[in-house]
Amino acid sequence: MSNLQNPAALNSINPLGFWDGAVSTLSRELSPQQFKTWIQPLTLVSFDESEHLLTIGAPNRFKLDWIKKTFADRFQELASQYFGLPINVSFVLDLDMGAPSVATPAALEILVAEPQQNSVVEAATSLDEGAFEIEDHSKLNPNLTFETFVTGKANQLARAASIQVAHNPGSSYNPMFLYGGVGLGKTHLIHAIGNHLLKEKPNARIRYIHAEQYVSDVVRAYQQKAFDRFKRYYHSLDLLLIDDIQFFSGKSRTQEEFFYAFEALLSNKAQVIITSDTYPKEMAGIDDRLISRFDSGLTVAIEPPELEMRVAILMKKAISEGIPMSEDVAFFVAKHLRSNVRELEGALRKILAFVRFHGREVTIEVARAALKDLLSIQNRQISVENIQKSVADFYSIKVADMYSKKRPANIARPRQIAMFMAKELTQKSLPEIGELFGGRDHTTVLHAVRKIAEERAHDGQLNHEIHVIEQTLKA
Ligand SMILES: Nc1ncnc2c1ncn2[C@@H]1O[C@H](COP(=O)(O)OP(=O)(O)OP(=O)(O)O)[C@@H](O)[C@H]1O
Repeated sequence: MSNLQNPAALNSINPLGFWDGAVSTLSRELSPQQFKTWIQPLTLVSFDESEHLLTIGAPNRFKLDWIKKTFADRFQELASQYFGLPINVSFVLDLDMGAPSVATPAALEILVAEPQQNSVVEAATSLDEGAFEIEDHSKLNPNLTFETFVTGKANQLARAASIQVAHNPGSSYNPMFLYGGVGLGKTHLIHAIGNHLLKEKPNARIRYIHAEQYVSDVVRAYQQKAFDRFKRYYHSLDLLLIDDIQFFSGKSRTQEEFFYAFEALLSNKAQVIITSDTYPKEMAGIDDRLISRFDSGLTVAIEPPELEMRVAILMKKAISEGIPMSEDVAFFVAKHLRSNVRELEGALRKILAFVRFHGREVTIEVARAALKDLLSIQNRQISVENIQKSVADFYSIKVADMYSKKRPANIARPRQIAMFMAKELTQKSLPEIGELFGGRDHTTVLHAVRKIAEERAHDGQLNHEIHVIEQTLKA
């Protein structure tokens, strides 16, 4: 439809249309985990029609490097296809979101000035050991601090533990294992710890690394027979922050290397902080001895944000973008988007892009229009039947048990959870839900909804399970 043959026609194209199309194409091409990790956090920063240049923003340096390396060609292809002309795609660090006043230009300068060092081993082979000095290569994003982290019930424990570790690295909780669903602030918190320590001790040797990057470093070290350097570097850190360790699943050589690094660091009283999408014992494809190490310090969950916190996050981030959002608009968005902070940020970006492109004020109508696709996807996907199926899968029971009269606890409880989720996530009334659960009375549904809501408020494990099920519903 937009196969344009001349540059003038480019003007008639809305780059947001390209962006939505590209994102949805990639969501089909990649696994849900890859999509969430790499593509969802990206933003369309600008489109320069005269230069045929599309600029895409990544939220941190690691993601920026990885996207450039892995997805640049694909974006170029999609853009050229969409616009019908060769389009150049460039990638920048998008430091605007979430942390306005902190050194955006400086950070961009560092980015431009810094040679491309996609991995430690690459750096080790091309530069002398001095190149691993902490300030340049900690890979910390200076914007992710405790100050820019909005606190609420869902993350207060995780935040308190992180502050404690930031003040006493290596001595209080070691390792610290932070787990929770995607986009809930794990990466943010561990950067905050690193940034705090860096401020207190500018010479501390700190390194943030995404697990996927660590895996490719191991591969490279293996290929280049550079394990000595690799070990010397990792074993001598003061603080190692390793993100999304579930990516180690099934990678036994990486796990072995990490095991040695872990042991060396702990015996040096260096702090290790790990994040994952699930708690240690639930991790698949990870060696038992690593799992028991992960669980030997402090394991703390980060929960999905509650409504008020989602509102606070939206309002804070909107102000930092220079386009304040009223409380009623923030409530409207927060009520519809419940799963995680990254999703909220994505929604906010869409609203702000819409407002800028169309020169409108931020109103509920504008938010509804800007989020049209997002909202319809949510509404389409979440039906009581989907909930029953996802809950049954999660607890390994039969879908038929959702409507059966059986009452053993291993069936009754998932059924109550499914009823609770049906009330939370759909527009159905209590009698309608009762009907869909094998003709149960509405008071039975009400009882289940109240019971699970109450338990969820103080049972972190249950809250986590519900969140995981919600994620599968939206995947
Ligand atoms: N409480 C919060 N206050 C402010 N910003 C937040 C908060 N929680 C998350 N964010 C922001 O939401 C985005 C997603 O958070 P983050 O990358 O830390 O998620 P994550 O839990 O590491 O997810 P993943 O498992 O996908 O890596 C980031 O831009 C982060 O700054």
